[in-house]
Amino acid sequence: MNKAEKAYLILDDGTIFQGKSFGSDQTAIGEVVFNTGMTGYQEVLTDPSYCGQLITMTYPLIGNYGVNMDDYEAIIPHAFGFIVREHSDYPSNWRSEGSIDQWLKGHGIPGISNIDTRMLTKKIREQGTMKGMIVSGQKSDVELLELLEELKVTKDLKDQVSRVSTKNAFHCPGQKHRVVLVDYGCKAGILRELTNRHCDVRVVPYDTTAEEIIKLNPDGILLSNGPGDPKDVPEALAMINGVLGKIPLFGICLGHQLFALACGGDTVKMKFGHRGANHPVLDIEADLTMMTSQNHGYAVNEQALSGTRLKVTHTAVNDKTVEGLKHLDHPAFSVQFHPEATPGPYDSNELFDRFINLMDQHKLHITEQKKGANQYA
Ligand SMILES: NC(=O)CC[C@H](N)C(=O)O
Repeated sequence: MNKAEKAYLILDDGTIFQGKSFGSDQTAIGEVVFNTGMTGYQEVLTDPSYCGQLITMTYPLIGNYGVNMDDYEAIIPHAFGFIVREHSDYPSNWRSEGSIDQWLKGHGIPGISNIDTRMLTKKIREQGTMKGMIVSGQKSDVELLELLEELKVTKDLKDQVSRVSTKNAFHCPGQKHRVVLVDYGCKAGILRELTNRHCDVRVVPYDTTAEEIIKLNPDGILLSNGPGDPKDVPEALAMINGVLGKIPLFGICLGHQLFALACGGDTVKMKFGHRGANHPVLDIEADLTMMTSQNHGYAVNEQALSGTRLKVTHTAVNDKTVEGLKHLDHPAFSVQFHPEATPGPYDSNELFDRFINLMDQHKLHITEQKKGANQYA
């Protein structure tokens, strides 16, 4: 390993890993999280929910099928850094259009390889997610200690949603249901599921108000996924309360957490979160377990739901955390996992059809609803 290729991963508990630099040689600080998916690294790196994070893949060989023009969840990668055991410089796949190294270089995102990702993952599982820094180039012990000090005093990011949300509203025309998609850091997969169902989609910035949304006269509102702590997006709560009961709502991941907060619930930070493509979830009503794609570090606190009109519809099989909610009085539901998959299994894809049905049902029964009949409980 020559000097220029050296890189370090510094954790704020004082652990220093030595590895090899790939991608950009810029320094990055972020929350170190692990993802257990065996494939899907391009979707993971471009998912805006990872903004502010340094992602460790537990699968040991990354990059072997390259990167392509189709598997983007956003135009650019939003993760702050990438940590792997080994990366492949010679991708081999008919869809490949370049190597992960070149691609990360092009986007200014640092990677570090030759890391004992098993040890790192165990550490995160035991101690919880922690702040880390990827820095490249040969460093002396004194320099490394200085960097550790710098890392320790670096404040956590709070503005991830405003960084990744669209600045201007845009329109994807369609013939059927009119949907407003509130972009907290929306994955392309969600937009694709709506347009595949011929929805007419207006994508709006995260701070769009209820009045502005109601003016667009949508049949339904989808609250997207997004990065960071849901409590950092207070703008969303007034908007959700302003449309709840008037327009059917579907929340995904951050959208689910914001829906819970707006309805009087609470969220908590998890020790190390759920990130991967094979998280089993129980659909309580159907008594059915499905495999889901997940990426979250916060969860809805089940105890805090007792005073609300929210009902838990889904739970995580592994740790029993809340994975889905529905409102008992209004046409609104949400899930913590990703029915759009990308990457991951499509077991829960029918939730988009459920949203379409909810919009149809709301249109048909709007008169009865005005009379007071409760059809959503
Ligand atoms: N994918 C998401 O929307 C993640 C939601 C939130 N940022 C969390 O980590 O829990």
